[in-house]
Amino acid sequence: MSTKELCIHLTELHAKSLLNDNDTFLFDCDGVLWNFPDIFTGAVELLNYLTEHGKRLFFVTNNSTKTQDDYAKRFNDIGYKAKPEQIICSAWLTAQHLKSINFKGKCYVVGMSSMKHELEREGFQICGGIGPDPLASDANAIKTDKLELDKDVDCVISALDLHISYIKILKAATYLNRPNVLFLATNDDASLPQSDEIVMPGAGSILASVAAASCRSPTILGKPHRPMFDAICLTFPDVDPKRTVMIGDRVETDIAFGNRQGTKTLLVFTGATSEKYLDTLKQQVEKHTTERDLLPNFCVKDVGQFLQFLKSTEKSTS
Ligand SMILES: O=C(O)[C@H](O)[C@H](O)COP(=O)(O)O
Ligand SMILES: [Mg+2]
Repeated sequence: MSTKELCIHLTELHAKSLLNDNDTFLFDCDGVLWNFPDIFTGAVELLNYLTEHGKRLFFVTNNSTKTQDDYAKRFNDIGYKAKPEQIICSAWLTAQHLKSINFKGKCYVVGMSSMKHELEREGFQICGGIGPDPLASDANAIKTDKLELDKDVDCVISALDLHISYIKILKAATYLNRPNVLFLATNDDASLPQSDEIVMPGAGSILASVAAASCRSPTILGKPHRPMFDAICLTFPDVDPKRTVMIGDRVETDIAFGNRQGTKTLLVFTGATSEKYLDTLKQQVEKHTTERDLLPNFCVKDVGQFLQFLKSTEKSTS
């Protein structure tokens, strides 16, 4: 497919064919539906519109700071009746992955309490790394046996951790110094899509510290990697990638994820990817200096404009 057939600015006609030719819509969350805590205009209405038109919706989020139930509650609070099985969040996915490999050990998790909740809900043992480390402000801790390292740790999991500290990176890297210890990461997003003034380091920033210190590379479970799609197909085996649309804001995760699974892809400009950056990427693909799977089939200003196109085609055909 030539780049001329990619990054097409969505029109009413394209919106109509996306609606008529597809049964399943996969939505990324941060940067597509909201920039926490602000919900984008038209986001909830779009979810209800697609549901009312018989479409199946799933929410595939790399965000590891909330549980499946947290997301289901949030969706219900904002006016969309989501069921937990529609929510494929990276904390829940990590627990499913450990189940799928029949993991039996103990985990040191660098992350938020949502990780502890989802892992313990499936019966996995956690030994620290959640919340502020009591030794974080003790400069002498690293020279003493205060570290209380657990000899039974078999897995280190790196997630988004707003309480990250030198001591946590030290503990994670020390555990990973044991060759048999499994190294997992929820995702490697560089940042959280936020307003221009500030840059909020994402899970990828935390992961980079742990990976550098340990000289180890993790298995990354979130987008653009396949496990999220596998998790959907496990419960809904009739989901057909050819009749599925992935809607995202970050080309390196969401769009690459959709392209690799063979879905159609729609990029919105309310999150991590600007129109200017997309144009640069397109030129790089034409010069074969970057991967084609970063380019979306379609792009649109925001989910509100996608909804507007869908509704206007309804008027023109009624
Ligand atoms: O981990 C991160 O950096 C953030 O959670 C990031 O925002 C991913 O969330 P998503 O866009 O996949 O909902
Ligand atoms: Mg996003």
